[in-house]
Order: sequence, then C-alpha cells, then structure tokens
Amino acid sequence: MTATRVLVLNSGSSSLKYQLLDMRDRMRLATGLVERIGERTSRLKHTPLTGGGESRERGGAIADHDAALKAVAAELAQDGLGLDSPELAAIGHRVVHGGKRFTEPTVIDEAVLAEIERLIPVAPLHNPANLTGIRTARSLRPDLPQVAVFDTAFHTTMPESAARYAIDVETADRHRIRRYGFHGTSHAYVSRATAELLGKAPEEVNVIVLHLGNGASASAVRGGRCVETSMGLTPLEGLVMGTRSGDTDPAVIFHLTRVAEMSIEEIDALLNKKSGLIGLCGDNDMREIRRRVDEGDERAQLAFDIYIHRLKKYIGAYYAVLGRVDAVVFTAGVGENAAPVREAAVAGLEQLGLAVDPELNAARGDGARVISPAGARVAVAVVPTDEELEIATQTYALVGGGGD
Ligand SMILES: Nc1ncnc2c1ncn2[C@@H]1O[C@H](COP(=O)(O)OP(=O)(O)O)[C@@H](O)[C@H]1O
Ligand SMILES: CC(=O)OP(=O)(O)O
Ligand SMILES: [Mg+2]
Repeated sequence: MTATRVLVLNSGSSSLKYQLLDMRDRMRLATGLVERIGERTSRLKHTPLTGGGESRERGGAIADHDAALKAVAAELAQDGLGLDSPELAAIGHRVVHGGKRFTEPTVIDEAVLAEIERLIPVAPLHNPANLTGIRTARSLRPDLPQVAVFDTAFHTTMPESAARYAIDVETADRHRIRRYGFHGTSHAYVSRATAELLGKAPEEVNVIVLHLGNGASASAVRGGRCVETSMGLTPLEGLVMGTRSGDTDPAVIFHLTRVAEMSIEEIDALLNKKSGLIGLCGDNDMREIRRRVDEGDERAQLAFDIYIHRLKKYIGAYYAVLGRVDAVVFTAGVGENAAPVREAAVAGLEQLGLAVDPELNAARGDGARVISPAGARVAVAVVPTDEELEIATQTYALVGGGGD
C-alpha cells in the first residue's frame, strides 16, 4: 500500500491544532483542536470528515502537549485513522522559530531537535510546545519521517536593510539578534493564492499580506519573495495583537525595571500576555470587542482604534517599501471575518488607490475574494489562509510523496 497521508500538528503555547490529509487529492480526513492545555478546563474538539462522522468534544484537564497529542491519537484511532496506519507517510510539524539556519522544510533528527531547543529563548511561547509535539509524535511512530516547517523560513529572503536592527553590529552578530519574522507559512501561501486570485504569476505581483489572528503580522512580498515583515527577533514586534503589545519604545522596559521595580520575567509576561487588545480593554476576541464598540463601550473603542492605527501605519510603510502595490490582502481569524477591521484599515487611503466596496466587504464567503470596487488601482482582497495544507504539501514533497 502506498502511504499518502500526512498528519499536520500545529502546537501553540496552550493549544494543539491538527489535520489529517490524504495528499492524493489533498482531502482532509479529520481535523481538530485541543484548547486550554495545562488548565483544568481543557477541551478537545475532533471532527472526522469522512464517513459522515460527527464532531466529538470532550472536556477535563489535559496537562501538557504530550497528553494532548495522545488524546488526539486516541480520537483518530476511534475513526480508524490511527497513527499506526500504514497509509501515514509522514508527520508535519509547524515550528515557529528556525533561526537563520532553517530556510526549507527539514526532516527532523537529533541535531534539528537540538537547534529548535537552542532557539527557545527567542520563541518562549511557541518552541517548547513545538518540541513536545515532535518528541511525542516520534515516540508514537519512531519509524515515520517527521518534518519541521518553520514560520521563519519564508522571511529569510529579507534584505539586510530590513533584517538588521540598528544596534552595534558585533553585539548583534554574537547573540544572533536580527529580525526573523513569523507566520511565514501563511504569508507564503496567501501571497501565492492572491496572485492566483488576480490571474497572475507570483513573480508578477507585489502584495501586502495582513495576517490578523491571535498573533498578527504584516509582510511585504515582491514577486513572490518576502522583503519586509513586522515581527522581529521574536513574535512580539509589530502590530497590536490579542495579548501582545507589538511595537513599543524599548525604553519602556528600562523604565519599568527602574520605576516599577518589575523583573524581566514580569515585563516579558506583561508585554507578551497582558498587553495588546486584552491589556487595552480586557478582551482579546475581536468579535467581543466589536460587540462592545457597537454598544458604545469607550475602552473597547480605544482598543479598536489603536489596533487600526497601527495596521494603517504598516500598510503605508509597506506601500513605500514596495513602491508599486498590486494587492492588500487580509487573512487569518480577524482578517477573514472582521469586515469592520478591513473597512477601517483602508479608510482614507484613496490617494493610494485603496478602498473597499461596502457590499463586497460585508458579504460572507468562504473562498478568496476581491472586496475593492471594480476598476480599483490596487486590489483589496480576503484570502483564507491554510497553514496546515501548506505544511502538509511541503512535508509530503520532502518525503518523496507522489513519486510512486
Ligand atoms: N467572526 C469573527 N469576527 C471577528 N473576529 C473573529 C471572528 N472569528 C474569529 N475572529 C478572531 O480571530 C481570532 C483567532 O484567529 P486565528 O487565526 O484562528 O488565531 P490563531 O491561529 O493565531 O490562534 C480570534 O481571537 C477572534 O478575535
Ligand atoms: C508566531 C505567532 O505569533 O504565532 P501565533 O499567531 O500562532 O501565536
Ligand atoms: Mg494561526
């Protein structure tokens, strides 16, 4: 039997998303999510997509990513899709930080694991969870190729002028301090899909991609290659996010250590977990923020305004970086679903050729779609991201799938 299936694992700091795909026709066989890992109120939602199976949910504490993956394996086995299946060709893992070394999807061995571990200080929320997922998957199927697909890989084409911070070169090089960028799998997939939507080859188009999920980042993609992105050494820089501040004056940190006597760990937690939308208004879900805005809540309005202001600054900056822009594209949870965010982000940018058609923007739709008025100089579009499909495709190609 030819092995044609790929299991994709996307381990977040407190979640595990997964998909099982058959790469012959890129069909999803099962998908699911474990949330609130490490809390007493963990939740696993598993959806088999073949044989008319229904979604199953279970609650109760799931202590860590090891337990989460074992619970997922049990759910898959219940549908006859267990990890012991000879049809499984490989397991693909999203790994958030690959540093400078990993520019391509990579088959995981001990040396690769050691490098992902070494990078934990620059991706403290993500790399530890990624590592646990890999180690557990290897223990469940030691014979199977495990492939790491790095968030940083797509951004390794950034020129030095964009990738370097203006700090002492020797210090920066010694400690590998530079701008790496993240969400690259999404930026790569969405920029390619945008070219397709416009009926052009990726080499022909310049695109600004706005990936707005819990984490959020913007990128400028020239002819299929990333030339600038908003996240930096870590996923903290750039846009306002669900719980992360994005850009601040680095002196905020010195100031807090001096006047508030906060420790570095406390400031790290403040900027990564208690800032952004949640820090500004107590909510990090854009649906809830919009509901509060519609009720006239002033803190929610201020949080929304700060979020949009930052987004607009990045659109303008990346317009200048690219010189010519063919499309501005919104993706991920907020970008795909929140019409008011899209409308506000391009409001007043008519001089740049940017506008949304109110009806197209408000219309619900699952697929990639243009939402700018007919004949607009720059297309504004919504393109759903699919990091899991992209990871599965890269994983399958690397292990020689489709060859026999
Ligand atoms: N209908 C919607 N309207 C506005 N925001 C939404 C909607 N659906 C989801 N979101 C937002 O999407 C966010 C999650 O995005 P997602 O890309 O799934 O995040 P991540 O992969 O980073 O966990 C949620 O925090 C929520 O604010
Ligand atoms: C890198 C990053 O921010 O990822 P996520 O959006 O999944 O938190
Ligand atoms: Mg995401």
